[in-house]
Amino acid sequence: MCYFHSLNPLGGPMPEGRLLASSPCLAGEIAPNGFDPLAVDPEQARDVARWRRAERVRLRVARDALSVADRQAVGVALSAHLRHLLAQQFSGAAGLTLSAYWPIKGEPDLRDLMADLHGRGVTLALPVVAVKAAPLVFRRWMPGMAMVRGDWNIPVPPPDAEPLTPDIALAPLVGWDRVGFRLGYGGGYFDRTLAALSPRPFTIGIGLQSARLATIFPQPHDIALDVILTEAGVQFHREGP
Ligand SMILES: Nc1nc2c(c(=O)[nH]1)N(C=O)[C@@H](CNc1ccc(C(=O)N[C@@H](CCC(=O)O)C(=O)O)cc1)CN2
Ligand SMILES: Nc1ncnc2c1ncn2[C@@H]1O[C@H](COP(=O)(O)OP(=O)(O)OP(=O)(O)O)[C@@H](O)[C@H]1O
Repeated sequence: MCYFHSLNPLGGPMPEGRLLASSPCLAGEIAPNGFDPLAVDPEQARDVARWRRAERVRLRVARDALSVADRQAVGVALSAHLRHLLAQQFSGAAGLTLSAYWPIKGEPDLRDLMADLHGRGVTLALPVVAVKAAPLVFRRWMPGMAMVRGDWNIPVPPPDAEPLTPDIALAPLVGWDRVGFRLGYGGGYFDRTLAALSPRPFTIGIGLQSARLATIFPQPHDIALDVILTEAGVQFHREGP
C-alpha cells in the first residue's frame, strides 16, 4: 500500500485538495531508480523537510546531552546485540563484507566490535562521500589504519584503500520509526546508496532507543531498513521476530 501522501506532518490526513494529481506510487514507473521529484507534492515535501530539520536538531541536542558513562553503556549494549544478530543471521559474517561507520557527533561507538569482527574474518568497510549528493562508496578498513579527513571531516580510509560493496551495511540513525524508516543528517546519502545497489545490502540501523519517532513521514525516496537496533535490542525486523 502506498500511504505516504496521506500523511500530513501538520496533523491529520491530507486535505483532499492537497492530494496529488498523479500519485507518488507511480514514481517507480517514471524514474529508473524509483525517485521522481516531480511526483512529490511540493507543498507537502516542504512541510516534511521543515519538520525533519526541527526533529534532527531536537534529537541531536538530546543525544549530545548523554553523559560519557551513558554513551559508553549504549555502545557496549548495541555491540552485544549486533554481535548476536550477526551470529544468528549470518553465522558471524566471516567472509562477508560489513560496512560500519566512524562515530561522529555522539553516534554509538562500535569500534571495538569492528576490530573484533575483523579478527574473526569479517571484511570491514567504511562509507565515503566521494561525490556530493551521489551514492556513497565503501573502502576497506582495518584496525590501526591511517585515516584521512573526508567530507564533513569524517575520518575515512585513504583513497588507495580497496573499494568494496557491502553485503551488510550499518546505517547510523538520528531518528527511526517502528517500520524501519530512518532519519539521518539530511544529506540523503543512505537512501541514494541503497537505491543504487543491486542487490541491496542487508541494512541495519544503529541508534538510540530515545530517538524513536511515531513516523518520519516517509517520502518516495525513503527506503526502509531491514533491522532497527538500539541499546534495548531489535526494534524492527523486516522478516518479523
Ligand atoms: N559516522 C557517520 N559516517 C557517515 C554517515 C553518518 O551518518 N555517520 N553518513 C550517512 O549518510 C555519510 C555522510 N553523511 C553526510 C550527511 C550530510 C552531510 C551534510 O553535508 N549535510 C548538510 C545538510 C544537508 C541538507 O540538509 O540538505 C549540512 O549539515 O550542512 C554530509 C555527510 C557517510 N559517513
Ligand atoms: N534516491 C535519491 N535520489 C535523489 N535524491 C535523493 C534520493 N534519496 C534522497 N534524496 C534527496 O536527499 C534529501 C535528503 O533526504 P533525507 O531527508 O531522507 O535524508 P537523510 O536520510 O536523513 O540523510 P543521510 O542518509 O545523509 O543521513 C531529500 O530531500 C531528497 O531529495
